[in-house]
Amino acid sequence: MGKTMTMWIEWSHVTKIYEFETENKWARNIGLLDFSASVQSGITVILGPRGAGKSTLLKITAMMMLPDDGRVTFHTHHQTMDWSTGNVHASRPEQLGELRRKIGYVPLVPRLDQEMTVELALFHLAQLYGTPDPRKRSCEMMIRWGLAGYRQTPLMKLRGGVLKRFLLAQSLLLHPTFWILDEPTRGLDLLGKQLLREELQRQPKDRITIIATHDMQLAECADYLMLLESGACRRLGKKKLLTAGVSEGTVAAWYQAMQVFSKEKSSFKV
Ligand SMILES: Nc1ncnc2c1ncn2[C@@H]1O[C@H](COP(=O)(O)OP(=O)(O)OP(=O)(O)O)[C@@H](O)[C@H]1O
Repeated sequence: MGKTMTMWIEWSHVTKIYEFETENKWARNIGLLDFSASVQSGITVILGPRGAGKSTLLKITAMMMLPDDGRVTFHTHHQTMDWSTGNVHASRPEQLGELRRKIGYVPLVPRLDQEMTVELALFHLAQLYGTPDPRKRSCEMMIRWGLAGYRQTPLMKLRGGVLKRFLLAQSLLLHPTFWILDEPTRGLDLLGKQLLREELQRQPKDRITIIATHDMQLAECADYLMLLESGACRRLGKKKLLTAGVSEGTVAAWYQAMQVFSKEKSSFKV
């Protein structure tokens, strides 16, 4: 992508290999393999088959996981900050804390295990990250995401659409510069889908939003599309340009065309 942009995230040679024991042997799965790409302000939707590495990429970008190799660089108007194994050792902890506060993350989790209530959890998070007037902000988010009726519910009791709305609310508490969403519509109810759509439509001009999804309706909100396969970036570009090349002009049609192309490529023998 061009260098005229003022805010962007750049992944350089990011690699993550999962090693695990199975039947008394060590096995390895590729999470990401030498992944390099960059995205700028706007909404980037990441598509790819199951196991392509979407969640791994999002976890690393949300600073929930360190890459084995490579780095993620966050460029804002004023600063450039790196997330890499080397940087964890080299940085002052407050620098990484400052970067963490700029990131809102919606993980793909079936449930939470905390006993804290919805109201207290949102207030605590707002306070912990130094939000001005944490009481007001946490109440605003509770009302905005239709959680007022669940204010006294412990997080561990939240399920389905309500859990997802809580995760969305907490991810937006700090007005994130980088908003990272893993399958946000999976399990989300109608109210949540409507609120998510509204949030995406009025997102601040500078915000970098990255969404991994299999939901082709949601994918239509993209400014940019990324296709991830086997831990690497296969395609990245403006949605308008990529979908203009397929007859229906939709993301679903483009994705299908890319999959057919992939299958043909892998069956082609030299
Ligand atoms: N904790 C783990 N231990 C071992 N392997 C893992 C672990 N987490 C992910 N993997 C493997 O890493 C690869 C990438 O997984 P990842 O969850 O990032 O893919 P994904 O594109 O998000 O898949 P999906 O669309 O199914 O959510 C897969 O082969 C997966 O099985």
